[in-house]
Amino acid sequence: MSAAHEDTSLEFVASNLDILATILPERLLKPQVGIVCGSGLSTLAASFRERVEVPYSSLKGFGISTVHGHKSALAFGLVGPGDGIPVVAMLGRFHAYEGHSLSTVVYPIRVMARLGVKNVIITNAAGSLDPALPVGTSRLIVSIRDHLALPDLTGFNPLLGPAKPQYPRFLPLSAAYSHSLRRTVFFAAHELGLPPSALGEGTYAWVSGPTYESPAEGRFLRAAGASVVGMSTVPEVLAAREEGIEVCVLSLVTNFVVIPDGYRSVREEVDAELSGRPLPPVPQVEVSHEEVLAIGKEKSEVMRSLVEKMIELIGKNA
Ligand SMILES: O=P(O)(O)O[C@@H]1C[C@H](O)[C@@H](CO)O1
Ligand SMILES: Nc1nc2[nH]cnc2c(=O)[nH]1
Repeated sequence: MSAAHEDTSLEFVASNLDILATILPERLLKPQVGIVCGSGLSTLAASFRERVEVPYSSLKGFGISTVHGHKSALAFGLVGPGDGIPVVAMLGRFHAYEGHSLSTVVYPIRVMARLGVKNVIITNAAGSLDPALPVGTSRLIVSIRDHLALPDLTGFNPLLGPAKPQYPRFLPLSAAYSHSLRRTVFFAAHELGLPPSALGEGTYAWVSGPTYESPAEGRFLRAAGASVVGMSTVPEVLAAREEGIEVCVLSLVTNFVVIPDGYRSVREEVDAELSGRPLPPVPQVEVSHEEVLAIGKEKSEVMRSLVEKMIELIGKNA
């Protein structure tokens, strides 16, 4: 896997704008809000009005998403009351673990920027590193306030490469996650009547995948301050910030990575058994992508109503 030293795809952006202009009606051509649909979350675009789907294969510079639960198309449409707000959603994203270069991973964000997107809502499915963020019960969605990206810190950063005059060379990340949009998430949840326990705040750890974390890796990320872990999102956040787009990230917590009391010495276990006082079994977790997709499907309605309400509030505040 190579980092994004050569970003040749940018030259295609202009032709994509021409292609889209021939497909889309005028009112859909200038989306204000972009959405990235995480694993199992393509239904976020299900209720767009006047929806037009454009397959990635009919555009230039796009890859094809190979992960189950990710389509490969942009969906354009209108959301919210009245005339509605024009939006665009990525139905399917690219992950570095699929073999895509990081410049391909972030390319759709760059296209969104050229279309005029000012705010992006990036969603993902993530594992919980925090026993206080229970899975499948109450606090299912985490509004991301910060990230921990070991790949970025160790030479696998999507912004590596020659300086480009249109972008800052040294992008600050101290306020990468828009304070204003983070407030909007909680106002939206309040307007929808979601219980306070349905929405948390936390730090997203980006790992390359495709393996899920070993218990020690989960504990390491937790000890380093992350609340959830996933295999996407951060490259898109960096590109969006470089493009001057305001960013909101919502993680759907689909599974546990770190389980309380998950570790026990086998020696202790055998000794207890030999002394006739066997210990109770230790709970085990083994995550699977099927489980991730199933939770995504089950909970996508909550995520969809939250995203739609946010778009409505963004429109009101514009
Ligand atoms: O695209 P996202 O980040 O939602 O997908 C997550 C991370 C992996 O791609 C996959 C693992 O189940 O789900
Ligand atoms: N890295 C990682 N990504 C995920 N996406 C959904 N669940 C997980 C997880 O447990 N770990």
